[in-house]
Amino acid sequence: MKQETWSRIAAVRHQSPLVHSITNYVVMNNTANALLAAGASPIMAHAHSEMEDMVAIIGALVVNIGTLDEYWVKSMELAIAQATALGKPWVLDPVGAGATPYRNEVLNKLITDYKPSVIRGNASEIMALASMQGQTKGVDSTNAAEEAMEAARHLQQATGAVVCISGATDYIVGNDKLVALHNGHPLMSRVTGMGCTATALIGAFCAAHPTELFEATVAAMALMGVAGEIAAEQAMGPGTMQLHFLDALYILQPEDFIQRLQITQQQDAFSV
Ligand SMILES: Nc1ncnc2c1ncn2[C@@H]1O[C@H](COP(=O)(O)OP(=O)(O)O)[C@@H](O)[C@H]1O
Ligand SMILES: Cc1ncsc1CCOP(=O)(O)O
Ligand SMILES: [Mg+2]
Repeated sequence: MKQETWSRIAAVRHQSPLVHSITNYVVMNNTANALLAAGASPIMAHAHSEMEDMVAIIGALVVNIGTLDEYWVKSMELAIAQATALGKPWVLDPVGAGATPYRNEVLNKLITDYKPSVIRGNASEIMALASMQGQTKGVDSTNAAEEAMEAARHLQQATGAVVCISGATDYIVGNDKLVALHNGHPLMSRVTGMGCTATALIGAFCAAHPTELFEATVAAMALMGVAGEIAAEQAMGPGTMQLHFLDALYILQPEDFIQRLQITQQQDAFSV
């Protein structure tokens, strides 16, 4: 399992897949640099006139609603429609789900009209998305991790997407599959765009493994966690954390990765 996960990281380095992100202003630079450091190739574009042509040449599409507006939402729909028509994976980052009615309306439409291949969000975003898809049970519980797990299960079933809840432990939920990753460091949440970076890397891994989206998502999140942990050992605070994180993505070797990776899996997501 650990060796197989490393082989997916090596495949991204080897293939250097082109990842198209329609993402927010805050994280464009972080995520483009992280994709490059992991061996992938980033492109960011949102002009309506080039969406179809752009999606025709990419390996995967990442849609991040962080700083959405009406023009960009149309860009997202054009790009997603083309990705769907061409059978290319697209990954959704529902930044701020639940924060405003507009955000919720857009997310609900994207999820309902165009099924994402993978959804990655933090616990509260996954819970907000699940409630939009008809889940009403459990959303007010004080146990965030458990609640988000129920929500992720619901969301996975409602959409067919692989669902990743990120946090101190990352959970990846597929159809009857569940993996938990226990790497990472609290300092990661002190750097903006770490979640968006995780989603961008999932895009790269899905591009390199388009028929194994669950495993691709696990590998991307495993890389995030291990690189985050290594970076935190070197960092003095959030500023140097950002720099060391990029370096860790770039220099990571299989021995260190396999030694550090903390992964647990259950075949049946419904037994947790
Ligand atoms: N307390 C923590 N301990 C370990 N890793 C963390 C912690 N908080 C966040 N991470 C990691 O940081 C990355 C971003 O996750 P998260 O903070 O949940 O996303 P977002 O920025 O979208 O809220 C993930 O790779 C996650 O594993
Ligand atoms: C602060 C902020 N505001 C709109 S998008 C964004 C970045 C969010 O990035 P992440 O969820 O990865 O921390
Ligand atoms: Mg986020």
